[in-house]
Amino acid sequence: MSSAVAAQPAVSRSNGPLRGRVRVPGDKSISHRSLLLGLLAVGETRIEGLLEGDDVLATGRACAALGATVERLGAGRWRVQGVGVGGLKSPDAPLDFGNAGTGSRLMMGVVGGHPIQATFDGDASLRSRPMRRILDPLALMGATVVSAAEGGRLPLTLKGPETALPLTYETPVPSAQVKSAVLLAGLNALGETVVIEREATRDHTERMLKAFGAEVTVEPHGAHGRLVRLVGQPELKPAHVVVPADPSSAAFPLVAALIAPGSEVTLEGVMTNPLRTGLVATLIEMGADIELTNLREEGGEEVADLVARASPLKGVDVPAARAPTMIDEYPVLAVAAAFAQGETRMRGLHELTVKESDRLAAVHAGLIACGVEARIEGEDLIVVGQGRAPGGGEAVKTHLDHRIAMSFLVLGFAADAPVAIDDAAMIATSFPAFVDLMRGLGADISLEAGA
Ligand SMILES: O=C(O)C1=C[C@@H](OP(=O)(O)O)[C@@H](O)[C@H](O)C1
Ligand SMILES: C=C(OP(=O)(O)O)C(=O)O
Repeated sequence: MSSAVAAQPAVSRSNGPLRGRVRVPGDKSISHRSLLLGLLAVGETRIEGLLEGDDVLATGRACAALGATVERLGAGRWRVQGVGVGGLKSPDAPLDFGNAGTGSRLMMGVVGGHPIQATFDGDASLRSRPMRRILDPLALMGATVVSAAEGGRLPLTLKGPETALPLTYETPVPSAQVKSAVLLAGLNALGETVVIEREATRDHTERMLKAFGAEVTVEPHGAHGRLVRLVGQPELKPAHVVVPADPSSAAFPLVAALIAPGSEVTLEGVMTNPLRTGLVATLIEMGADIELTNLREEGGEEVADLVARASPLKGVDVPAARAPTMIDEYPVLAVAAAFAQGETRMRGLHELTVKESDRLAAVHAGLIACGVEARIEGEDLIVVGQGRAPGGGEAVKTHLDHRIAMSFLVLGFAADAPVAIDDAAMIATSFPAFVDLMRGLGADISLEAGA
């Protein structure tokens, strides 16, 4: 298991308007997938704009342990010499995924489709997260769980079958990680693997598999769902991956600009894949002044420059069906909702309870600590916006969760009194440049001496 990183308390405070033009780092989902597909292609994959956060670096090390040569050529520029579908070896040591759900779960798909064995481990947060959602379909494809902690959790050892069976699988929860794990296992199955999802989730795996030469088709399914078919045992060809800026990271300076009076911030080249834009749609409904300019395509994804200006916001009702398109953005949406006038109800947040922390509980507790009225009703979070937030309470508990840490630092940029968080260290998992980038826009964040 990864050794615990020392906690890094931090404080943010209001410091006038935020202004400037920045590019947030590469998308985390696409970064993980570019390394994994690089491993599974035969030959040299080049990646530009890879997110060099701890989560993605752990995936890079795991790909190397399964036989790829993974090299850093410069800032965000990486080369992966892949061994091809069917060409993987069992790693010599446990794979340590740190805090990364995506890296560990997608790699379980890769291992579960190959005649190899690997042990997966991670930090206390990752050890607490459910893995049965991945292990169940992999078992149907022939994989065996050699050992696991209680409830099928990490640390666990997974053994893939001699020949993976193709599977038709309807995902029981809306999860791109489950869908992707089944498709990645299906790469080494004889025949066609089909994944059906009732609610469409981010489609980066499907798009990238096509770009690497796999035969993949996607059809609509039901009112909001999709059916994905993959033909097994392709020879994947290496690709040149250009990683667009991560909309889930852009969410933090975006909301900061909306709530800090007088701000105007431009975020360059942010991915606008419609399965990732639920937050922007919701903020616009709340009255946010967000302009999408310079719409273009980069690396097979739509991107735009987003211009966000401080705006009066109003409370809205966010339907549960929108959750898959903004699943990681609820913590920072809750912060925006605190500065709105009126109630914002975010519906159907059950999946938030199984992220790096129980985000439903952590966001609620953090808002209360900052003097914001909020309540949980069933699976809904209700924030009673007063157009301001007092701040100045006890340090917000972040529970090893990078998005809780960044969200409450953002709240502090516009609160009446400074906002303290107990630990900013996990921000390095997804957005290592966060503090510097926000300071560059004029934000006041201080890192305090550890406890
Ligand atoms: O596939 C991915 O890259 C991700 C899928 C989502 O998780 P779920 O599949 O659990 O919803 C999201 O929360 C995570 O940050 C990244
Ligand atoms: C849920 C997240 O990531 P993961 O599942 O990869 O840990 C996230 O980044 O918010």
